Amino acid sequence: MSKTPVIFVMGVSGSGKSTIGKLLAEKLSLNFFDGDDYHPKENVEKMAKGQPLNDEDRIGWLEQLNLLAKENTKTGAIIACSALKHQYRKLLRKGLENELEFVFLKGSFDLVSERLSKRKGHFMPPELLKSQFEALEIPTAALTVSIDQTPEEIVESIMQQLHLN
Ligand SMILES: Nc1ncnc2c1ncn2[C@@H]1O[C@H](COP(=O)(O)OP(=O)(O)OP(=O)(O)O)[C@@H](O)[C@H]1O
Ligand SMILES: O=C(O)[C@H](O)[C@@H](O)[C@H](O)[C@H](O)CO
Repeated sequence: MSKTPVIFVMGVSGSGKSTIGKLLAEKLSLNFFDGDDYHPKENVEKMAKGQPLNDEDRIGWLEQLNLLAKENTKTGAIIACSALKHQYRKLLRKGLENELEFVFLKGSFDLVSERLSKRKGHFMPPELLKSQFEALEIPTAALTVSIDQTPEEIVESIMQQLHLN
């Protein structure tokens, strides 16, 4: 890879996008952006009420994250975003064909569920996890990393596989 790319860290709620994204950004001295901070208020309220987002709810949000990625191609950046479906990743990639990497945090329902049950102070209710797995279309073009490891091991594996260390 010729330069540091914009990396989308993707996966279901609770798969570790924020944890891994922040640590990866720290190691690479890049800015970290949490996609959750870009959801419109209506989306956050909907999820907090226990209702899953639909395609329509997510489109504007994904377009914003595509713009954010475009603004950061010169320096590189890490962006956490669920990016659950193929069509969402296509939208995130629009106009950025060779400048993006997707890293998929892969884990079982049981493992993510256990981690979410212990997480405090987050708007996303653990009951929505089933709908997250239902929406998830496993990416074929993403670097896939098992979350059944420590955050340090996961970040090390990502950096090695993307030749960033
Ligand atoms: N590799 C790991 N090992 C152990 N615990 C982890 C690991 N990764 C994340 N966690 C813990 O699991 C919980 C979920 O992680 P995190 O909040 O980073 O997920 P997320 O994908 O960003 O979730 P959301 O999309 O809902 O914001 C947190 O409590 C976090 O501390
Ligand atoms: O596409 C989605 O349904 C959302 O992005 C969710 O994944 C949440 O924002 C996030 O995971 C919050 O916990």
